[in-house]
Amino acid sequence: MDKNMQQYLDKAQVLIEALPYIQRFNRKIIVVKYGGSAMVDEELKKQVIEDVTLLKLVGFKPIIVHGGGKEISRWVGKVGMEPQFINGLRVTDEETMEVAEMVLGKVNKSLVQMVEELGVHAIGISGKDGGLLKVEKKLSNGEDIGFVGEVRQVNTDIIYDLLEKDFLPIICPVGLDEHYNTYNINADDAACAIARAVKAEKLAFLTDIEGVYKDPSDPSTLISELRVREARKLMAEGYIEGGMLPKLQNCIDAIENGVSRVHILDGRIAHCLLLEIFTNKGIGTAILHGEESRYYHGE
Ligand SMILES: NC(=[NH2+])NCCC[C@H](N)C(=O)O
Repeated sequence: MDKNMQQYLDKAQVLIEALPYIQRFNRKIIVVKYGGSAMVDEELKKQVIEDVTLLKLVGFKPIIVHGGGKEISRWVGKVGMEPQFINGLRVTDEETMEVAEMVLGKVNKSLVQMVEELGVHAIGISGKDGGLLKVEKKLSNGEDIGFVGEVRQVNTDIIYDLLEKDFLPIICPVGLDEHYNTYNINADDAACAIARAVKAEKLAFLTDIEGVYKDPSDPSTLISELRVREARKLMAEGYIEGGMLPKLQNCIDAIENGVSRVHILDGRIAHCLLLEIFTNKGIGTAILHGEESRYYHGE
C-alpha cells in the first residue's frame, strides 16, 4: 500500500479505537485531579486543558480538582513569610492559609480562563461555595499542623447543578469546618472525596510518575492494570513507597466507594489523559475492583 495511504489509515485507526470509549463514557462523570509538573509547564498546562475540554465536547462530564502547584510556596516566600515545620511537616497557620487561598483562587480562575478560551463554559469554585466541602481538622501522625482539613461531607447538589447546565466545574480544595473556619485540603483527598460522592465513573490523577511500579527502582516494571486486591498486597509487602502510598490508598478508597476505575497517569506526558482514556492499553496504571477487565476490547 502507498505510504501516504497507510498513514491516513493509521490516523483513522486511532479514532476508531476511541469509539467504544466515547460510547461507554457518554454522560459519565470523570474527576481529574490536576497537579504536579503538568501545572507548572505552560505547554503541558495547555495540553491538559485541551484534553479535558475535548472530553467535555465528546460527551463526558469532566470535573477538574486542582492544587496550587509550586505557586503557594513561591508566594509564601514572595511575601516574606517563614514556613513553619513540625517534625518535618509544613504547618498551615492562619497567614499561610490566607496566602494559599489567594493563590488557589488565582490558579482556579486562570484554568477557567483557559477552558473558556477553548469555547467551553467553566465555573471555578472552592469547597466553600454552596457548602461543597465540609471539613474537620486533620492531624498528621497525631500532630496538629494547622488549618489542614479532612473532608467530612460533600454537598453534591452544586456539582450536579453545574453539570446539568453543561458547565465544566473547576474546584480548588479549600473548605470550611463546622465553625466556618477556612481549611486547606490535600488535592488528592478532595478529588477522591468528590469522586466518591458523585459516584464518578472515573477518577484520574495527573502525577509526576508514570504509574505504579512493581519494583520502584526498575521503570520497566510499570503495572498497567492493578486490581484492588493486588494493590493491597503490594502495599502490605512494602513495594509501594513514599507519596505513592497515600495515593494508592485514595485509589482503593474511591473504588470501594463506587468509582469504577481510577487512573494514575504521568502528567509530564503530553495528552496523557487522551492516551489513557481513548486507547485500549492506556499509558498509566488503571486500578479496578475485581477480576474483570471490563473496558478491554480485544488487544
Ligand atoms: N493503564 C491501562 N491499562 N489503561 C487502560 C485504559 C482502558 C480504557 N481506555 C479506559 O479508560 O478504561
